[in-house]
Parts: sequence; C-alpha cells; structure tokens
Amino acid sequence: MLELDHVVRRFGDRCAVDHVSFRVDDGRMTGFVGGNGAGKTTTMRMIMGVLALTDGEIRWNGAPATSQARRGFGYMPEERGLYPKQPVLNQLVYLGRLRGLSAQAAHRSATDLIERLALADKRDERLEALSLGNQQRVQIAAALIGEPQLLVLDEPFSGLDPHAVDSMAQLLREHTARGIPVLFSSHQLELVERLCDDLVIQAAGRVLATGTAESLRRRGRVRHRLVGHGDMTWLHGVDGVRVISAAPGTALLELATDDVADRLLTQALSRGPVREFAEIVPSVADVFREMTAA
Ligand SMILES: Nc1ncnc2c1ncn2[C@@H]1O[C@H](COP(=O)(O)OP(=O)(O)OP(=O)(O)O)[C@@H](O)[C@H]1O
Repeated sequence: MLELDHVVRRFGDRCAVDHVSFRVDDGRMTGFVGGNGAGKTTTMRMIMGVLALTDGEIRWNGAPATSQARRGFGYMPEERGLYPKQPVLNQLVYLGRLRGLSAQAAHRSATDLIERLALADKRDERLEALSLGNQQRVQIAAALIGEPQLLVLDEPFSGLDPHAVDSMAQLLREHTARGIPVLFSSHQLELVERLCDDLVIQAAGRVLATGTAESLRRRGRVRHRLVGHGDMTWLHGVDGVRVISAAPGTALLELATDDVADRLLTQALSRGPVREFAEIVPSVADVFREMTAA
C-alpha cells in the first residue's frame, strides 16, 4: 500500500502540492484526476523520488519509501523519456535487465508486452520512427516490465486508440488482480469512471475528495428530467423546484426534497401527458465539474 501523508511541494512561493494525503491500496486501481496545474504530475514525481518533498511523508507498506523500494515501482513519467534512437525490443529488454530480470526473462517479458500491445511488427524499429500512439504503447510496456510492485502512470491513456485503451486496461487489471496498487492520472473522466476502483480528485494542489466512484457519485446533486409537451416555463413557479434548463417539452430540474417529486408529477400530469420523469444520477464527470467549478 502506498500512503501520502500531508505531502507538500513548493516552488518558490507557489505551493504546487498542499498537504496532500491519500492512499493507493493493494489491488486497487486508483484514478488521479484534476484540472491543468492541479499538482498531479508533481505529486507523482514525489512518489517516485524524482522530486524532493518540501514537507510530509510518503510511505510504502507502512514504512517511509526508500530509493530501494522505489526501484520496484513502475513509472510512466509525463515527459516520457525513452531512447528515441533505440529499437523497441532492445530498450525494453535493457529496462527489464535494469529492473533485475535475467536476460532470458527480460526478453520473454519484453516480447510478451510487445505482443499484448500490438507492437510485434514494430519491435525492431527505432522508437522515433513510430507514430505517437505507438510510442505511447512502448512507454506503457516500459513501465510494466520487470514485475513492478506499484504502478505510477502519468496520463497513460492519452493519445491511445480505443483498442490500445482496452489492451492497456486489461494489462492494468491483471496487475491489480495480483494485488499490485495502480495509480494513474487522466483527464478522460468517463474512462476513469469505467476503470477505477478508487478516485482522488485534486484541485489547486489540494485533495478535494477521495473514494469509490459510487461514493463520489452519491455526493453529486441528483437531478430529474421531465419530458412532457409544450411550454415548460410553469415549472419556475413550483415550490421546491429549481429549473436547471428548460426547452419546449423537456426540462432538467433539481428538487429540494423527495416529496416534491410526487407533487410535481401530479401537476405535470394535470397539464397533459408526461412521457418521462426520471432521476438522473450524476456521473463522476458531473461531480468533478461541480467540485472544481470556480
Ligand atoms: N519545476 C517547476 N518549477 C516551478 N513550478 C512548477 C514546476 N513543476 C510544476 N510547477 C507548477 O506546479 C503546479 C502544478 O503542476 P503539475 O504539472 O504538477 O500539475 P498537473 O496536475 O500535472 O497538471 P496537467 O494536468 O496540466 O499536467 C503548476 O502551477 C506548475 O506550474
């Protein structure tokens, strides 16, 4: 388990990471979301020991994370950073060796990852000759080689086509199934909602919320959609109803209390047919927008 305990990072007088605390539990896929400049990359760099903490502590399995422990972490940095002129297979084998695999095991593991990420026909090409999406796949393989004990992935899904997203998700799931904790950042909230067991929402260097997607959705405002007919402006006059948007025949509403729903429906039916009156449970993207709205 990885734990961040009141982690702080300042750059001059700017506090990029401000007393951030969260956990990445064993076998859990944890999505790390936040707007541009929220401090995700800075946090991940501190987890990896690439950047020093100004204050706070990072613990791995209950003890302060050491450089030796960090050698067992698989990392996909924002700046990527493989060797552009090296052939794909060679550099993956090299990385596997650096992470302690035997020559044979490194070759086997690199070949397996190359196949899983549909790069078999690119294995002898130089990295720089590959398309951006394929370079991204190689970066993923580089983070996964050598049986990492923890995965820290900065925007691993950006630039991937849907097939690569699926292969990547499957590979990550295999890691969590073996008990490996996975932390990845992403701006693709629908994808995060689909893949993650847990989420950390960060804004302006601070953690706004943590929890399962389900628990976060419950924090969002439930809305109702009413589909009737004709002019819907009468809804503005109903007690306990806030009209979020209204167009002829349809409206999106927020109800002050549950009993407003019955009253509202009776009124709507007295005006004509109602084709739909449904509760809309917010998505993680909705909750994120609500939480991070200025
Ligand atoms: N080396 C640095 N020197 C000065 N300021 C920095 C440095 N690295 C990051 N920052 C600042 O720290 C803040 C957080 O940046 P960071 O890259 O961690 O955010 P992020 O959440 O990863 O953003 P994005 O989603 O845009 O990648 C920003 O205001 C950034 O300008």
